[in-house]
Amino acid sequence: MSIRVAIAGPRGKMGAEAVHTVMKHDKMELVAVLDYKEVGATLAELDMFPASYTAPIFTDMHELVEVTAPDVLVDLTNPHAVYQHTKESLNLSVRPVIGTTGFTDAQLEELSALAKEKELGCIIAPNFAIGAILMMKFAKEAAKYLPDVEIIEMHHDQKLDAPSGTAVKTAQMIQEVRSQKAQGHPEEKETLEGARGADFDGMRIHSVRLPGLVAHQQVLFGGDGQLLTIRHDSLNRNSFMSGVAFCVEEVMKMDQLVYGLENII
Ligand SMILES: NC(=O)c1ccc[n+]([C@@H]2O[C@H](COP(=O)([O-])OP(=O)(O)OC[C@H]3O[C@@H](n4cnc5c(N)ncnc54)[C@H](O)[C@@H]3O)[C@@H](O)[C@H]2O)c1
Ligand SMILES: O=C(O)C1=N[C@H](C(=O)O)CCC1
Repeated sequence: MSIRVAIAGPRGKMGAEAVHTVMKHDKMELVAVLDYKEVGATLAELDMFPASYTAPIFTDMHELVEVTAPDVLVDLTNPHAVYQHTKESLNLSVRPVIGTTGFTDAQLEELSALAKEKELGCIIAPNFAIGAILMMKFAKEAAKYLPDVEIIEMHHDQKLDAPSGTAVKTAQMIQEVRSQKAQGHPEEKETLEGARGADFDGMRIHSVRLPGLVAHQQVLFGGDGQLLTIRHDSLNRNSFMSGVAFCVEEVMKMDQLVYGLENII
């Protein structure tokens, strides 16, 4: 039986790719999409999709669920909308697969408790690309031996959140194994605010935003007379799509929230 999928943010860069991915998948059916404004009755009315894409467009999640009964909601919207979408989806017994970044720790905790209470699978994946997951796992391993680390994440200039969800997740994974330390000179002073980047438990995170970039990250480790750089580049958004499809299938087998694909691959 096919998995009934709804996608929030279908006109976005990621959402549009996800629409094509689900439409091409032989075990999935795109039953609806969620937009935030009236843009037509079905995807076929939008210039960007072919006439065969007949999934209806809703602006209200309750109505979407009532009319089309999806199993999974894939959210690729923005940091302002995603928390509410995830909560509503769980409350309506639809399993969320969330690619949107920008959650606070408190929001993640609350959603985790809600998923547990509802006994529903929920995946929050700051990065769907397998190479990025490996980069984070390798960085966690390296940090056991080289605790001086700085993260440089580089994204396109339309990105709303900084640092990226991937950079935060990388820092959290490193934090699990790294003995706490403040890096750099104890008396260092910024003569221009922000010059040393964001401070995550003593680690520094630097965010670059430029047109032409997609999603890139370097994790730099310094040691005596040596430097280790672990780097990942997403060159297009297709790099994320096998991860999206994997999550839609996996979330159907789960009964709790998982934050990060490294926990299920
Ligand atoms: N997890 C990953 O691997 C991964 C990869 C790329 C991007 N992202 C994240 O996915 C999100 C989307 O990225 P993008 O580059 O596609 O952005 P985008 O700006 O191109 O698309 C976002 C879309 O969401 C729509 N939207 C905004 N508010 C909405 C709402 N309330 N309801 C429904 N739709 C709404 C917008 O109209 C837009 O079409 C971002 O948070 C980004 O960080 C995650
Ligand atoms: O394009 C974006 O925005 C991306 N966001 C994610 C993040 O914040 O880590 C993943 C990579 C692309």
